[in-house]
Amino acid sequence: MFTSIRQEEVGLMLKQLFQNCNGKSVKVELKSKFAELSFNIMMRMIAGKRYYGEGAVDEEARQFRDIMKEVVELHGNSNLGDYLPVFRWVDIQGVEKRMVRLMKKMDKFFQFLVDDCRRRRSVSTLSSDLSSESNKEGKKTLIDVMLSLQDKEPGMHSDETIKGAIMALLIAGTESSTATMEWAMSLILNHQEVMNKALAEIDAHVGQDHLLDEQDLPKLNYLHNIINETLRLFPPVPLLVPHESSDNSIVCEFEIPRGTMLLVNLWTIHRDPELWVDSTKFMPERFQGGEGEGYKLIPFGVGRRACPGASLGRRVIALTLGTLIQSFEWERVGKEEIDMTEGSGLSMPKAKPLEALCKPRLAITDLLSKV
Ligand code: HEM
Repeated sequence: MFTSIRQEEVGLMLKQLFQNCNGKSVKVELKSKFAELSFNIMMRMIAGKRYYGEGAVDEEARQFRDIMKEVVELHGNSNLGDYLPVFRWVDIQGVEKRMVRLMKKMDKFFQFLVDDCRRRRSVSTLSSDLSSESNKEGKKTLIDVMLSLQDKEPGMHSDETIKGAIMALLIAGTESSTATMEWAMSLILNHQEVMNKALAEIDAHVGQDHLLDEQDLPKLNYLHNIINETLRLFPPVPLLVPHESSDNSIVCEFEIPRGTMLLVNLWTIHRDPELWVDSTKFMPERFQGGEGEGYKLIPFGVGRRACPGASLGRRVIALTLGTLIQSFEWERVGKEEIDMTEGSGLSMPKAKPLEALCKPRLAITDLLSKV
């Protein structure tokens, strides 16, 4: 249902890059491009709104951007009290106070989005234009759908639930995809042979007469292998989220009492030399031979609480990377390799935001100029 939104947003990012280049090779900072893309896609699906880039200049957009900037900053902070309970009662870093303040701002903003959608729906019902129970995108958004459910079962789908869903999607679904795209581009810039192979696959299966779209994705196995290999080496949720044992159990001879907080160190599993050949080497080809089978590669978790956004995330990442590789020639800014140091933060971001040189591919210039 939202394919056109994703493609439009990727198209707008290409257009901006193409215009910046003006036919030449120019330096771009990619982390913020990926972050803006992820937020725009998510907010258009949630509320039919776009808060970054061209046209997003009003007070509402500014407020959203300020709130999200603070969310990302706070995510990057560890709270001492989570690890050393002695600090819990003093909130020595003031993290909890900032979180409470931020939560209030976020709640007010999300309530505005819900009320705005509610008002639009009542106007469209009054004008008995039932088909326009959608926003100006002409599509029902997540909030539209949840408000329809609220009409049927108000107790089950309160405003609180809707705001919770908005927050979960924004927090779980943007940073993770942004980080994966940044790591993937960094890895292929350090491995030009991988970039060339991916480009050859795209030229062979997509061609040069249209920009890659979501329907092309199932044909691009090597591109998916690059994404799997990136998620193996740089999983954006390296410890999953904390789980709790619902009963006493024994795992690998360890007795785990009921109610224990359990963290799965998938970063270590993904780099375990007993499980992977040349475990720290970036080698997308390993997935051609089925090396990733079983429960060795679990970047989205497994079981009932595994990531419900896995296929959406994979789709956005593949569409973005594939189109960038198809449309531009990419190079490192200097001779030295891209620094792959991991920064701190919940989604294991790159310590230094990625910069690269980008130049429109001659064969695709015509297509790009029409975006
Ligand atoms: C590369 C992209 C992504 C990665 C690597 C990722 C990874 C994860 C992981 C590891 C978990 C925790 C699973 C567990 O503890 O067992 C999770 C949970 C979750 N993810 Fe994702 N995710 C990604 C994208 C997304 C997207 C795009 C969305 C939303 C549209 C999303 C929504 C969620 C939600 C709502 C949860 C909580 C599920 C629950 O607790 O039941 N994720 N994700």
